[in-house]
Amino acid sequence: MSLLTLETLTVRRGQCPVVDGVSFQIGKGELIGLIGPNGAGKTSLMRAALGLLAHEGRSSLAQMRASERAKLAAWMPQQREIAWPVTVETVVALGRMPHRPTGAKLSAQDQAQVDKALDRMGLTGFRDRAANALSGGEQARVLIARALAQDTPLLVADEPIAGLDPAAQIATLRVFRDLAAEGHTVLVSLHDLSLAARYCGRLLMLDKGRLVADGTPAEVLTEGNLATTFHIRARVIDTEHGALFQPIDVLP
Ligand SMILES: Nc1ncnc2c1ncn2[C@@H]1O[C@H](COP(=O)(O)OP(=O)(O)OP(=O)(O)O)[C@@H](O)[C@H]1O
Repeated sequence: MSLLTLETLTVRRGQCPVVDGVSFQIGKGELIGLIGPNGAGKTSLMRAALGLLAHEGRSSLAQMRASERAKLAAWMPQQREIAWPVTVETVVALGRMPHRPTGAKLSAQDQAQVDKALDRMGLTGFRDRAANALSGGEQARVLIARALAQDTPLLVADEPIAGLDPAAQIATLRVFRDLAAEGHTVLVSLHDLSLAARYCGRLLMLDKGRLVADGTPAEVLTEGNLATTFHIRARVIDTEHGALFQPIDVLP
C-alpha cells in the first residue's frame, strides 16, 4: 500500500523549477533519507508533497483535506524555535490535536502517546520544563516528540538532527528506525550522509530539483553520484557497525 505517491511533482519559484518533475512512491515500514546539496529542493519537495506549497503534478497527500491529512502524516519543519512559555508536555500534547475534538481533554490514549513520545526522545525528565527555556537541540527533540505523539503512518521531518549532539543524532535515527520496524514510514532530509547510509534503507537523491537516484544507500552513494551531485570525492566503507561515509575532497 502506498502512503505517498508523487507524480511529476513540480514547484516553481518565478520561472525556475526548484522541484522538477519528481515521481516516486513510498510504502509502509520504510526509513527513507532525502539527500542533496543545499538548495537542491528537499524542503520544497516535502512541503509540496504535504500540500503546504503550490505545485504542479500530483501528490496523494496534498489532495486530502487538512484534517484527514493530519491523521496520516506528521510534519516536522526545519524551523524549530519554540516561542511559547508552555511546558514541554503541553507542546508534545499538541501532536494529539488531529485525534480529538476541538477543546476536548486528553484521553487516556492521548496521554499514553504523549508519554511514549517523551520517553522515546529522552524527555521524560523535561516534562514540566518551560519549552522556550530549553537549548536549541532540546527544543528540536521536543518538536520531534510532538510529531511522534501524532502517531501517524507517515512522519516527514526536515533536517530533524541538525544541531543535535552526536548521541542525540544517533538516538533520533534509532527511534526512526524502530518506527519503521513497527510499520510506520519516515521520510527525513539529512545532510549527514554517514548516518543516512547507516540508518536509511532507501535514499532519494535530489540535484537541482530533479530526482537523480532512488535506491539502497549502496546504489545511491556511488562515486559517480557523489561527484556529479555533491561535487565531492568520497568513500563509503563497509564496517562491522554498518556503512561509514568519508568525504575526501571537493572536486574542481
Ligand atoms: N521563498 C522562496 N522564494 C524564492 N526562492 C526560494 C524560496 N524558498 C526556496 N527558494 C529556492 O528554492 C531552491 C530550493 O530550496 P529548498 O529550501 O527547497 O532547498 P533544500 O534542498 O531544502 O536546501 P537546504 O539543504 O539548504 O535546506 C533554492 O534555490 C532556494 O533558493
